[in-house]
Amino acid sequence: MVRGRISRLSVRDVRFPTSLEGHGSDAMHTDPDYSAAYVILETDAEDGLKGYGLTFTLGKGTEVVVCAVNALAHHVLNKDLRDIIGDFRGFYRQLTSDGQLRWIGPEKGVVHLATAAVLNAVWDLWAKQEGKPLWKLLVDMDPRTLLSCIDFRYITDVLTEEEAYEILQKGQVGKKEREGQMLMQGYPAYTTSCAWLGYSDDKLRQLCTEALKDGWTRFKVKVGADLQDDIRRCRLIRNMIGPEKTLMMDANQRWDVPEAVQWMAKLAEFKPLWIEEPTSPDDILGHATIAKALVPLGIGVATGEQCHNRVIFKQLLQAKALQFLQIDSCRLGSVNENLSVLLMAKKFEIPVCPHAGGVGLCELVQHLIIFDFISVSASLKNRMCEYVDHLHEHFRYPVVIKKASYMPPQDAGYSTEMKEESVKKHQYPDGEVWKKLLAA
Ligand SMILES: C[C@H](O)[C@@H](O)[C@@H](O)[C@H](O)C(=O)O
Ligand SMILES: [Mg+2]
Repeated sequence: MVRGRISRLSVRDVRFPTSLEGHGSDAMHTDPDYSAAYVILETDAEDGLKGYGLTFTLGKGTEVVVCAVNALAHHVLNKDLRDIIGDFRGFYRQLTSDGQLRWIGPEKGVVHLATAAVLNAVWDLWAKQEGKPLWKLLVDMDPRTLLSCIDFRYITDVLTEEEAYEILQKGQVGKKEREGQMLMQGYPAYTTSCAWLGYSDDKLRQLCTEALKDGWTRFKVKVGADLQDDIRRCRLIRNMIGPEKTLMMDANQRWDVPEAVQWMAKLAEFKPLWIEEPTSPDDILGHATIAKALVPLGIGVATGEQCHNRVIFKQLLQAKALQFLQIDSCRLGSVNENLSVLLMAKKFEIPVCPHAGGVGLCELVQHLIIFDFISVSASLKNRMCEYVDHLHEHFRYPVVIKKASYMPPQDAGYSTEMKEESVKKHQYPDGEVWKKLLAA
């Protein structure tokens, strides 16, 4: 049983200087410092358990999100955890419907990132109090309770609560076996870490060699800034991995719609499974046009890391604008909104391949996709979860990868907790790391 009144919310601006070595760089984010607005919830319960939550940001963006978290704090403070969870749908609505803050959203941008950080901390706390890793909390939850966490407003035209219930009921069949399968084999992953846009060819070669040795079979390469560079890099990586292994490409919103189609026609010879974020994340019909044009080339469209909310995902699905749906644990309104997207994807039979390129995103999203396999999709066909090999050492419960698969976390919670030492060192601007960098 959950317990305690939320007695304190603190939020910190934590940044890692990843841009110094080009980690995480792409055609639009050339100098990303992987960062997080990091929330800690404390309660008055005697167990002393805390809830940790974060949302992923880049550098300076963090200070804006930190402000938004503080602006939302009064919704959480002094609330009884039982009341939050007892009406989680209502609480989600309360946060996303704040009469003054929703004007700068609604359910998008900075306020929504802040909502995610706060709610991720609530879910972490809930799972910790139940003594279960989050994926297991979700897997064991009865379908009605699960659905009571979801705000169905704006999506009932494609998914009603009753339909969602049926999906979850069907998902009960074979659940035990699938859980066993996850515990034995883990959830298949792909790596993005070899081919960030700012990496030299030598570095790409070296990282690719290592990844192949470690058993990786699926690779993503950044494209979109310069066609000749893309051709050279894609050739290099395709030659290294051979014709059988899987290659994905990611343009991070660099192109106009016709440009995306023309550019991909030039890269088609390297046989990518998908092109990710070919154009603006808001351009649903543009994605549909690109998706249609790329069918003859055998290339799918993937998107989602910058999809504001369930409404955009709904329309992408309705418009047949994507073949691979990329949920994000920190962009959408936490587990609550991600659940609704997993269920819609199931209805439309579109595989979910989560986004995880950022600090902490692997730690969080593994829970959602493992739950998805056990209780919703029941399939691994065309499915894999992104993995990036950065900054896991700063987490108290870092991901465990075996044979290029995510092994289900065993510790209670949402794997969101960072090491206090790391937070202290990387806090902006007073942490040791930043003091040194700023002085230089
Ligand atoms: C700035 C970030 O590293 C992005 O490039 C990253 O999230 C990327 O789009 C991805 O798909 O992993
Ligand atoms: Mg991407």
